[in-house]
Amino acid sequence: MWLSVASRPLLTRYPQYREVGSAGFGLHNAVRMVSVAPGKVKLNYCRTERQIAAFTSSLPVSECPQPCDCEAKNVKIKPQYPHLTTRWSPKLNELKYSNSATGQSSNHEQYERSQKKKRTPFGNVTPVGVISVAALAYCLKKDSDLKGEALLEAARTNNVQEISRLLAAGIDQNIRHRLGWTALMVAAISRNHNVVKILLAAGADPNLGDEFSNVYDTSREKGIHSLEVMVTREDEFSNRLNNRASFRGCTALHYAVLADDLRTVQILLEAGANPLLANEMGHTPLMYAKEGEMLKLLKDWEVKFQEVQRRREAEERRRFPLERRLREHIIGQEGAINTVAAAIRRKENGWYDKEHPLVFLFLGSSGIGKTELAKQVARYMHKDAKKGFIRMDMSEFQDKHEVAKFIGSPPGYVGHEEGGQLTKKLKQCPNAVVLFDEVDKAHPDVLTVMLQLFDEGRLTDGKGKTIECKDAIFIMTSNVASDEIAQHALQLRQEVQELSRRRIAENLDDVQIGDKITISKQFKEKVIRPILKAHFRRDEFLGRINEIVYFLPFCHSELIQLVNKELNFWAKKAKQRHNITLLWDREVMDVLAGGYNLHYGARSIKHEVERRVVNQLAAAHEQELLPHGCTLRLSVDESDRCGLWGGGDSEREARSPALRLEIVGEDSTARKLDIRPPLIPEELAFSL
Ligand SMILES: Nc1ncnc2c1ncn2[C@@H]1O[C@H](COP(=O)(O)OP(=O)(O)OP(=O)(O)O)[C@@H](O)[C@H]1O
Repeated sequence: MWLSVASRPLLTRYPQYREVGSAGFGLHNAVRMVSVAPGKVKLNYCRTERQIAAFTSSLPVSECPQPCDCEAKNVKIKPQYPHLTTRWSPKLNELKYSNSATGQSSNHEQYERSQKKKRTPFGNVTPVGVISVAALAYCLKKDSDLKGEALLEAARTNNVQEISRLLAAGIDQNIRHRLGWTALMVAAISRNHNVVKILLAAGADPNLGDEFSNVYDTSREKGIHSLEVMVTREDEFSNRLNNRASFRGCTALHYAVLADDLRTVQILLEAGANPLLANEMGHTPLMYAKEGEMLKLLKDWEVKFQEVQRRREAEERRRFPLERRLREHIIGQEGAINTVAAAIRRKENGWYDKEHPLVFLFLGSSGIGKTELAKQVARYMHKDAKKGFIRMDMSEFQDKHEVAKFIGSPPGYVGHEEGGQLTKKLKQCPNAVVLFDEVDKAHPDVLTVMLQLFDEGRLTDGKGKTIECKDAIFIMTSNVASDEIAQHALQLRQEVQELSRRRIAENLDDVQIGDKITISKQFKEKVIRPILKAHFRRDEFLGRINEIVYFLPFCHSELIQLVNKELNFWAKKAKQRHNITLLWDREVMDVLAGGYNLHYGARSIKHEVERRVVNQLAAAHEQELLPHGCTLRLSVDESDRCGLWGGGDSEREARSPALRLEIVGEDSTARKLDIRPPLIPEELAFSL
């Protein structure tokens, strides 16, 4: 006699199995013990839905090879996990006997009774059509889930026929187990190279990474008891792996190497598996290979892949130059973008001094794109890897003793074990893009450490360990001389506009002078350098900077682009969150661009949009004036200059026309929304 242990929902799905007892198992569901009807079917120990489904589909009830008597008292437990049995087996038996002793009805009988009750003519008032559609959708989804589980199980058990059958039935070859792995990964760890071949031929992606990290993290993420996660991983993936190690990001190739299966490794590599892909721990498959043929094979393929990757990247750079990528995120700042992109191109193509890292100093006022450009460079160099961008706020290193915080304290000092903020991060990614924000605030001793870093391309931490970082890119930002730069840029712009006006007046052809201006060499040498020298007090520090990059205040057309970007951001939010379409007139952008403040840069535009547009939207929403799915138009109300929705806190505000929010009907007629302004404190007191 055999029995199955299944969770409660399964009993309702497979009513042919009769429950003979139940027990708390420590897993998230109460566990049911069910037996089959006498002489009908032989069941193995089943824990999951898939196991029952797979079993019942592979072994029809009528073909039971071992007819058996199904008395509860004859039930024997056949667990796969003896260490778990001690916890639940006594309880299970206890319940089994108490059930039979008291003559309690089984769950199956209760289920049957409840079903009969539901089938009474007047009991069910839900429309039949709705139920049928929902039931059909549920069944289709369940069916595909079950097939997915069956594919994973067939990959594990080397059931080639079943794999072919399921793939022919249209099941997704890249389907994932609910805990994160794919059939190809299961086949690879199980050394089933025939299954690997079939899956690859069917289009399985060899470069997908496992989403399973380790038992405890996965348990937390998925909200499943860690014991169940552990048992499932061992049962349905492999029981030869360390439970504590992290496997997130491991590809089928990682698993084939872990299983020490040379043949599968070869098949995967030939099918396009990338040996350079690292898992979450930063390990490539090569790092798990044993000495010998496998190691040699992987090394050869790594070299091949590096060459292909290098060629592909060079081609990509040609087709889509860095300047263009940066312009997608940065508005204006043409000079800065061109200078940075040119330096990076020199580096990428080997036209640079390999002994020194690349060092930039970004100068300009606040909110003008210095940090944003540094971020975009990091994104370009390191894709989206977080550790590829290190940001150090240098205002935290203003005192002499804070050098220790920067690179770590020497032995015997407090915090020696912790290490330094910079050294710790650089160790993780020695070729990172490092941003030293507000470098002018750093203590001179910190600057001395930075000089060593820029000069030698290496840094020694408090523990005496040296980190080589010649491939890193260092970007310092500073607001020093920002007023001078802004004034100079404004003056240049005025001159350009004046020239442009004159040419229009004189009717000359080339009136398209545009807004582009260039800071002169003379200004850099005569004005900026002396200010920097006075500030940093060291020629050698300035001498180690490859490029000083100037960020200029925005011109009108750039401000319009910034406003447009901001309004688009909110329009997207309005659509996503409330299904509201937000439109605006061109004049609205001019009015909002008027909120630009030289000292706050693009941040002042963000604030202006929030104060004058988003505040109105929020108030209208609160007052329930915005029907779901409506269309709103923002326009300028020249007749109203009171600036209710702008805060009215400045002269400019009082002069600036108000922005009106209208609701657009289906016939395209617009109706102004009557939004009540928030109560000011005096009104509040009066109303109370
Ligand atoms: N040129 C620009 N193009 C697009 N967005 C910009 C630009 N400049 C600034 N921003 C936006 O304004 C915000 C602040 O910009 P950023 O952090 O780059 O300023 P910053 O120049 O580094 O100023 P600070 O010296 O105050 O740090 C960011 O959200 C950024 O996206």
